[in-house]
Amino acid sequence: MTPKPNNIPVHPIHFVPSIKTYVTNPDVLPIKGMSYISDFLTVDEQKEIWDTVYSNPFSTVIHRRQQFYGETYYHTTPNISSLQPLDNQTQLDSQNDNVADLKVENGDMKRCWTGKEAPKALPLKLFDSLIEKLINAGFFTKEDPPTQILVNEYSGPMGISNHYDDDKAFGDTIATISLGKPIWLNLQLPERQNNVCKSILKQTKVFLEPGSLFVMQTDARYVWRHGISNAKWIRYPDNTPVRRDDDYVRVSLTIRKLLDGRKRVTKTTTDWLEIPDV
Ligand SMILES: O=C(O)CCC(=O)C(=O)O
Ligand SMILES: [Fe+2]
Repeated sequence: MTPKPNNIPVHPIHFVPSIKTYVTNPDVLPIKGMSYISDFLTVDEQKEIWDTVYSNPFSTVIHRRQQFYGETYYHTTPNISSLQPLDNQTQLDSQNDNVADLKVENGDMKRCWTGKEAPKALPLKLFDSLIEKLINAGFFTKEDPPTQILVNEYSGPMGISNHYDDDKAFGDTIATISLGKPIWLNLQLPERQNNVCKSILKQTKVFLEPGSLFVMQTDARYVWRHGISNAKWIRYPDNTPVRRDDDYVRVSLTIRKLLDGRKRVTKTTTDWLEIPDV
């Protein structure tokens, strides 16, 4: 066991009663278009979604394991054709090809597709009741429902760099369900609205608890960047230091509508390039 470092950041942590969560900098609130519902899912609903996720294979194309339900969109920053979606029907037809790595870890069945190949789409209908709940809560409409759920599995100190969800690829509403262990989500207002600007005008962290729903629309979607740190140690709101060991697993479901403007690559290449974890 690595000794606890004495430099784990101590943020003054504030409970914000109006959104029922903890943030490190309440002065930046409210952020237009940001919604947080701490108890969106019951414990039974969380368990049901968790079991659905772990009964399906994960893609291992990037460090963080992922699943794509419904329409697909991959990490298209590097133009690698092997990472681009096949048409959805082809994927659904072949979704059980090449499934391997059947492992049991911490009691969970973990199935992965082998190799660095395009992740296959899984059926979105597995999450019909979750989508209905989001529509009933007013975040999407029946006429304009989400078309994709991306599952990200963060185990140990994995994170995701601060970023904007691509505005050509995804609709106006980005909804995130959190399961498993809680995590701090970074929210940053950079001087320039791109993924690399280092000049940060305002920032806060928001504590995402299991069963919670976090939604980004308007400013929270297009003006503020979001991400998760890869720190090995974090502090819970009561200041307890917590080590993100391999069994510290958070699973998130990012629920969005894919737009026709999303990037696609048509040229065929068998080259494999290392993909940064974004
Ligand atoms: O895991 C999360 O809560 C955030 C995931 C995310 O930002 C994304 O997939 O674009
Ligand atoms: Fe995102």
